[in-house]
Amino acid sequence: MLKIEDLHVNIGEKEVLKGINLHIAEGETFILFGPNGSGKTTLLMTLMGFGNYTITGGRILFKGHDITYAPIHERARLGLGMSFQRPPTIHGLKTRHLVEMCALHGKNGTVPVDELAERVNFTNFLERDINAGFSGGEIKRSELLQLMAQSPDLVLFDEPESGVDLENMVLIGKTARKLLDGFVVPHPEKSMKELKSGRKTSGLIITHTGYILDYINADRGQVMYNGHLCCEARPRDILEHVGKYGYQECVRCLTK
Ligand SMILES: Nc1ncnc2c1ncn2[C@@H]1O[C@H](COP(=O)(O)OP(=O)(O)OP(=O)(O)O)[C@@H](O)[C@H]1O
Repeated sequence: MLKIEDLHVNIGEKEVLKGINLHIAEGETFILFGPNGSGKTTLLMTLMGFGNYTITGGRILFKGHDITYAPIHERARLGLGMSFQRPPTIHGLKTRHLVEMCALHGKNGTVPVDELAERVNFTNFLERDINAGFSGGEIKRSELLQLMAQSPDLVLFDEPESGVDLENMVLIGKTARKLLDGFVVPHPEKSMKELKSGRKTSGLIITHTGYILDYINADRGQVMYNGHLCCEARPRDILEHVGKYGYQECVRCLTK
Protein backbone atom coordinates (compact mmCIF):
# COMPACT_ATOMS: atom_id res chain seq x y z
CA MET A 1 0.00 0.00 0.00
CA LEU A 2 2.68 2.50 1.09
CA LYS A 3 6.40 2.29 0.50
CA ILE A 4 8.77 5.02 1.61
CA GLU A 5 12.35 4.81 0.37
CA ASP A 6 15.22 6.75 1.92
CA LEU A 7 13.09 9.86 2.41
CA HIS A 8 14.89 13.08 3.34
CA VAL A 9 12.84 16.17 4.15
CA ASN A 10 13.80 19.73 5.02
CA ILE A 11 11.74 22.45 6.64
CA GLY A 12 13.53 25.57 5.49
CA GLU A 13 17.23 24.91 5.97
CA LYS A 14 16.72 22.29 8.66
CA GLU A 15 16.85 18.60 7.75
CA VAL A 16 14.00 17.01 9.77
CA LEU A 17 13.67 13.55 8.18
CA LYS A 18 17.02 11.87 7.59
CA GLY A 19 16.44 8.79 5.47
CA ILE A 20 13.09 7.16 6.31
CA ASN A 21 12.31 3.67 5.02
CA LEU A 22 8.88 2.25 5.75
CA HIS A 23 6.51 -0.26 4.23
CA ILE A 24 2.85 -0.53 5.23
CA ALA A 25 0.92 -3.39 3.66
CA GLU A 26 -2.74 -3.36 2.62
CA GLY A 27 -4.93 -3.64 5.72
CA GLU A 28 -2.02 -3.10 8.10
CA THR A 29 -1.99 -0.51 10.88
CA PHE A 30 1.36 0.95 11.83
CA ILE A 31 1.96 2.98 15.01
CA LEU A 32 4.52 5.75 15.21
CA PHE A 33 5.95 6.76 18.57
CA GLY A 34 8.64 9.31 19.34
CA PRO A 35 9.56 12.29 21.48
CA ASN A 36 8.35 15.82 20.74
CA GLY A 37 10.01 17.38 17.74
CA SER A 38 11.43 14.11 16.37
CA GLY A 39 9.68 14.48 12.97
CA LYS A 40 6.48 12.42 13.23
CA THR A 41 4.07 15.13 12.03
CA THR A 42 6.59 16.11 9.36
CA LEU A 43 6.40 12.58 7.97
CA LEU A 44 2.59 12.62 7.81
CA MET A 45 2.43 16.13 6.32
CA THR A 46 5.02 15.13 3.71
CA LEU A 47 3.04 12.00 2.84
CA MET A 48 -0.07 14.14 2.38
CA GLY A 49 1.89 16.57 0.17
CA PHE A 50 1.95 19.85 2.12
CA GLY A 51 4.14 22.59 0.69
CA ASN A 52 6.38 23.60 3.61
CA TYR A 53 8.05 20.21 3.54
CA THR A 54 10.82 20.02 0.94
CA ILE A 55 11.79 16.55 -0.20
CA THR A 56 15.53 16.52 -0.78
CA GLY A 57 15.92 12.79 -1.44
CA GLY A 58 14.11 9.48 -1.69
CA ARG A 59 10.60 8.65 -2.89
CA ILE A 60 7.09 7.76 -1.79
CA LEU A 61 5.11 5.03 -3.51
CA PHE A 62 1.39 4.66 -2.84
CA LYS A 63 -0.47 1.73 -4.41
CA GLY A 64 2.42 1.46 -6.86
CA HIS A 65 2.21 5.14 -7.94
CA ASP A 66 5.17 7.42 -7.33
CA ILE A 67 3.48 10.29 -5.44
CA THR A 68 6.70 11.94 -4.20
CA TYR A 69 5.84 15.21 -5.94
CA ALA A 70 2.09 14.72 -6.54
CA PRO A 71 -0.31 17.49 -5.45
CA ILE A 72 -2.53 16.95 -2.40
CA HIS A 73 -5.77 16.48 -4.35
CA GLU A 74 -4.20 13.73 -6.46
CA ARG A 75 -3.06 11.90 -3.30
CA ALA A 76 -6.55 12.24 -1.84
CA ARG A 77 -8.11 10.89 -5.02
CA LEU A 78 -5.74 7.92 -4.92
CA GLY A 79 -7.00 7.14 -1.41
CA LEU A 80 -4.79 8.94 1.08
CA GLY A 81 -6.58 10.71 3.94
CA MET A 82 -5.39 12.51 7.06
CA SER A 83 -6.67 13.58 10.45
CA PHE A 84 -4.61 16.52 11.70
CA GLN A 85 -3.20 17.18 15.14
CA ARG A 86 -4.20 20.86 15.04
CA PRO A 87 -6.43 21.54 12.03
CA PRO A 88 -7.07 25.22 11.26
CA THR A 89 -10.28 27.15 11.88
CA ILE A 90 -11.89 28.16 8.60
CA HIS A 91 -14.37 31.01 8.88
CA GLY A 92 -17.00 31.29 6.17
CA LEU A 93 -17.06 27.58 5.31
CA LYS A 94 -19.59 25.29 6.97
CA THR A 95 -18.54 21.90 8.25
CA ARG A 96 -21.24 20.29 6.08
CA HIS A 97 -19.61 21.70 2.93
CA LEU A 98 -16.19 20.44 3.93
CA VAL A 99 -17.60 16.96 4.55
CA GLU A 100 -19.26 17.05 1.12
CA MET A 101 -15.95 18.10 -0.46
CA CYS A 102 -14.16 15.24 1.29
CA ALA A 103 -16.64 12.81 -0.26
CA LEU A 104 -16.13 14.38 -3.70
CA HIS A 105 -12.35 13.96 -3.41
CA GLY A 106 -12.66 10.41 -2.15
CA LYS A 107 -14.05 7.34 -3.83
CA ASN A 108 -17.64 7.91 -2.65
CA GLY A 109 -18.58 10.98 -4.69
CA THR A 110 -21.53 11.80 -2.48
CA VAL A 111 -22.42 10.60 1.03
CA PRO A 112 -25.43 10.92 3.35
CA VAL A 113 -23.79 13.63 5.48
CA ASP A 114 -26.49 13.71 8.19
CA GLU A 115 -26.41 9.96 8.64
CA LEU A 116 -22.61 9.94 8.95
CA ALA A 117 -22.70 12.89 11.36
CA GLU A 118 -25.11 11.01 13.62
CA ARG A 119 -22.56 8.22 14.00
CA VAL A 120 -20.05 10.61 15.56
CA ASN A 121 -22.65 12.63 17.42
CA PHE A 122 -21.97 15.65 15.25
CA THR A 123 -25.35 16.61 13.79
CA ASN A 124 -25.50 19.94 15.64
CA PHE A 125 -22.13 21.06 14.29
CA LEU A 126 -22.74 20.67 10.56
CA GLU A 127 -23.91 24.26 10.05
CA ARG A 128 -21.07 25.77 12.09
CA ASP A 129 -17.89 27.18 10.54
CA ILE A 130 -15.10 24.62 10.46
CA ASN A 131 -13.50 24.22 13.88
CA ALA A 132 -14.71 27.69 14.99
CA GLY A 133 -14.87 27.43 18.76
CA PHE A 134 -14.80 23.61 18.65
CA SER A 135 -13.45 21.81 21.71
CA GLY A 136 -10.59 19.29 21.42
CA GLY A 137 -13.00 16.35 21.23
CA GLU A 138 -15.27 18.13 18.74
CA ILE A 139 -12.32 18.84 16.45
CA LYS A 140 -11.39 15.15 16.46
CA ARG A 141 -14.96 14.09 15.75
CA SER A 142 -15.08 16.57 12.87
CA GLU A 143 -11.84 15.11 11.49
CA LEU A 144 -13.26 11.58 11.72
CA LEU A 145 -16.44 12.66 9.96
CA GLN A 146 -14.37 14.05 7.09
CA LEU A 147 -12.43 10.78 6.85
CA MET A 148 -15.64 8.73 6.90
CA ALA A 149 -16.91 10.83 3.99
CA GLN A 150 -13.67 10.43 2.05
CA SER A 151 -13.25 6.73 2.92
CA PRO A 152 -9.50 6.59 2.24
CA ASP A 153 -7.47 3.41 1.73
CA LEU A 154 -4.64 4.68 3.94
CA VAL A 155 -5.58 6.79 6.95
CA LEU A 156 -2.97 9.02 8.56
CA PHE A 157 -3.92 9.91 12.15
CA ASP A 158 -1.85 12.53 13.95
CA GLU A 159 -2.44 12.00 17.69
CA PRO A 160 -6.11 11.00 17.74
CA GLU A 161 -6.14 11.27 21.55
CA SER A 162 -4.81 14.80 21.95
CA GLY A 163 -7.27 17.11 23.73
CA VAL A 164 -9.89 14.36 24.06
CA ASP A 165 -11.69 13.41 27.31
CA LEU A 166 -12.30 9.78 28.27
CA GLU A 167 -15.89 9.68 27.04
CA ASN A 168 -14.99 11.12 23.64
CA MET A 169 -12.02 8.78 23.50
CA VAL A 170 -14.39 5.80 23.42
CA LEU A 171 -16.34 7.27 20.49
CA ILE A 172 -13.19 8.31 18.65
CA GLY A 173 -11.46 4.98 19.28
CA LYS A 174 -14.45 2.95 18.10
CA THR A 175 -14.95 5.12 15.00
CA ALA A 176 -11.25 4.90 14.14
CA ARG A 177 -11.52 1.15 14.43
CA LYS A 178 -14.51 1.05 12.08
CA LEU A 179 -12.63 3.18 9.57
CA LEU A 180 -9.68 0.81 9.66
CA ASP A 181 -11.45 -2.52 10.01
CA GLY A 182 -14.33 -1.86 7.64
CA PHE A 183 -16.73 -4.71 8.06
CA VAL A 184 -14.56 -6.98 10.15
CA VAL A 185 -16.90 -8.40 12.78
CA PRO A 186 -16.52 -11.72 14.58
CA HIS A 187 -17.92 -14.64 12.58
CA PRO A 188 -18.68 -18.11 14.02
CA GLU A 189 -17.10 -19.92 11.04
CA LYS A 190 -14.13 -17.68 10.31
CA SER A 191 -10.97 -16.94 12.23
CA MET A 192 -9.94 -13.33 12.92
CA LYS A 193 -6.98 -13.94 10.60
CA GLU A 194 -9.28 -14.84 7.70
CA LEU A 195 -11.51 -11.87 8.39
CA LYS A 196 -8.57 -9.51 8.66
CA SER A 197 -7.18 -10.73 5.35
CA GLY A 198 -10.31 -9.25 3.74
CA ARG A 199 -9.58 -5.90 5.37
CA LYS A 200 -8.32 -3.28 2.96
CA THR A 201 -7.79 -0.02 4.86
CA SER A 202 -4.33 0.70 6.19
CA GLY A 203 -3.39 3.10 8.96
CA LEU A 204 -0.41 5.13 10.09
CA ILE A 205 -1.06 6.51 13.55
CA ILE A 206 0.99 8.80 15.76
CA THR A 207 0.43 8.37 19.47
CA HIS A 208 2.16 9.51 22.65
CA THR A 209 -0.18 7.91 25.17
CA GLY A 210 -1.15 4.70 23.36
CA TYR A 211 -4.83 5.07 24.39
CA ILE A 212 -5.86 4.40 20.80
CA LEU A 213 -4.33 0.92 21.08
CA ASP A 214 -7.26 -0.08 23.30
CA TYR A 215 -9.57 0.26 20.30
CA ILE A 216 -7.71 -0.71 17.15
CA ASN A 217 -5.82 -3.73 15.86
CA ALA A 218 -2.32 -2.35 15.51
CA ASP A 219 0.12 -4.64 13.74
CA ARG A 220 3.56 -3.02 13.98
CA GLY A 221 5.18 0.04 15.41
CA GLN A 222 8.39 2.04 15.37
CA VAL A 223 9.99 4.97 17.13
CA MET A 224 10.91 8.19 15.33
CA TYR A 225 13.99 9.62 16.95
CA ASN A 226 15.70 12.74 15.65
CA GLY A 227 14.47 12.16 12.09
CA HIS A 228 15.31 8.44 11.98
CA LEU A 229 13.04 5.41 12.41
CA CYS A 230 14.25 2.80 14.88
CA CYS A 231 13.16 0.06 17.27
CA GLU A 232 10.54 -1.86 15.26
CA ALA A 233 8.34 -3.99 17.54
CA ARG A 234 4.77 -4.67 18.57
CA PRO A 235 3.21 -1.30 19.53
CA ARG A 236 2.30 -2.43 23.07
CA ASP A 237 5.88 -3.59 23.66
CA ILE A 238 7.27 -0.26 22.47
CA LEU A 239 4.89 1.60 24.76
CA GLU A 240 5.89 -0.51 27.74
CA HIS A 241 9.60 -0.17 26.94
CA VAL A 242 9.43 3.61 26.52
CA GLY A 243 7.40 3.84 29.74
CA LYS A 244 10.15 1.99 31.60
CA TYR A 245 13.32 3.33 30.01
CA GLY A 246 12.28 6.50 28.13
CA TYR A 247 13.16 7.48 24.59
CA GLN A 248 16.82 7.97 25.53
CA GLU A 249 17.20 4.22 25.11
CA CYS A 250 16.55 4.71 21.36
CA VAL A 251 19.86 6.54 21.02
CA ARG A 252 21.62 3.24 21.69
CA CYS A 253 19.82 1.52 18.79
CA LEU A 254 20.69 4.41 16.48
CA THR A 255 24.37 4.39 17.32
CA LYS A 256 24.76 0.61 16.94
N1 LIG B 1 6.96 25.34 9.99
C1 LIG B 1 8.08 25.03 10.63
N2 LIG B 1 9.15 25.86 10.62
C2 LIG B 1 10.31 25.54 11.24
N3 LIG B 1 10.50 24.37 11.90
C3 LIG B 1 9.47 23.52 11.94
C4 LIG B 1 8.22 23.79 11.32
N4 LIG B 1 7.40 22.73 11.53
C5 LIG B 1 8.10 21.85 12.27
N5 LIG B 1 9.34 22.33 12.52
C6 LIG B 1 10.39 21.66 13.30
O1 LIG B 1 10.59 20.36 12.79
C7 LIG B 1 10.89 19.46 13.86
C8 LIG B 1 9.95 18.28 13.80
O2 LIG B 1 8.63 18.70 14.08
P1 LIG B 1 7.39 17.70 14.06
O3 LIG B 1 6.16 18.53 14.28
O4 LIG B 1 7.45 16.86 12.85
O5 LIG B 1 7.69 16.80 15.35
P2 LIG B 1 6.77 15.74 16.08
O6 LIG B 1 7.62 14.52 16.26
O7 LIG B 1 5.50 15.56 15.36
O8 LIG B 1 6.53 16.43 17.48
P3 LIG B 1 5.28 16.39 18.52
O9 LIG B 1 5.32 15.03 19.16
O10 LIG B 1 5.60 17.46 19.50
O11 LIG B 1 4.02 16.65 17.75
C9 LIG B 1 10.76 20.27 15.16
O12 LIG B 1 12.07 20.66 15.56
C10 LIG B 1 9.94 21.47 14.74
O13 LIG B 1 10.25 22.62 15.51
